[in-house]
Amino acid sequence: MNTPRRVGLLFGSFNPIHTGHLIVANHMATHTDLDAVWLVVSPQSPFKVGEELLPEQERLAMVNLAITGNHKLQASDVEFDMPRPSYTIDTLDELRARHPGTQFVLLMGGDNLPGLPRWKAAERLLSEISIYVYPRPGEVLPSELPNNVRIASAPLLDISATFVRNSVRAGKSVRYLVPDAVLQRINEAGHWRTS
Ligand SMILES: Nc1ncnc2c1ncn2[C@@H]1O[C@H](COP(=O)(O)OP(=O)(O)OP(=O)(O)O)[C@@H](O)[C@H]1O
Ligand SMILES: O=C(O)c1ccc[n+]([C@@H]2O[C@H](COP(=O)([O-])O)[C@@H](O)[C@H]2O)c1
Repeated sequence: MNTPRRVGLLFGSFNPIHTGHLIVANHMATHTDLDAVWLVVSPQSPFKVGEELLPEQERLAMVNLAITGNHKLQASDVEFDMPRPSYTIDTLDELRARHPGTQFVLLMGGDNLPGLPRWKAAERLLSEISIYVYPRPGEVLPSELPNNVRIASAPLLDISATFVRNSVRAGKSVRYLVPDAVLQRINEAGHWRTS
């Protein structure tokens, strides 16, 4: 019998995708037991309701530009046709139904871990899926963790989509904080430009 494929799911708003996301996704795809990583674009994170977001199709387009050429990374729009806000447990159920031969692992940055008990059906989520966490600057991770939660040992990346958006608004360069193709798209579309 074939070993089931193991796929890591990095859920996010990706508003926009940045180099931090790419390093996290690539690290998980190459330094762990995962075969691939899917970047799942959430139309609406439950904890970011009311925050300014580019249309999800545009965020997805930028994810696809960013991952071009990396065969281990793939973008997913599975949440686009699902109710909002985007609850991870519901998406996981949907993905499991669509891909019965695949084992999914939840990926996240360390900033998401403290809020996890407040996620929808958090207990079921924690009991059903392994979680690989990429540490993030400014987050002190709990010393006691459930045994299905693993912390990656990897370089800290002080990059956020908030910093990218604010820099563009302020007329500052975001070169290297986002891949060149994403930079070009931001410039051509005039995203976050105020004048
Ligand atoms: N620099 C980073 N280091 C580790 N994890 C990260 C980093 N940036 C994003 N992530 C993780 O990627 C996932 C998606 O993040 P998200 O799209 O919300 O980006 P963000 O940079 O945190 O956005 P924003 O600044 O708009 O809040 C989350 O699990 C988040 O923790
Ligand atoms: O399922 C939940 O209750 C839940 C609560 C908060 C966040 N999430 C998901 O986690 C991802 C990252 O969230 P955020 O708020 O850091 O952008 C995003 O895809 C959200 O849909 C999911």
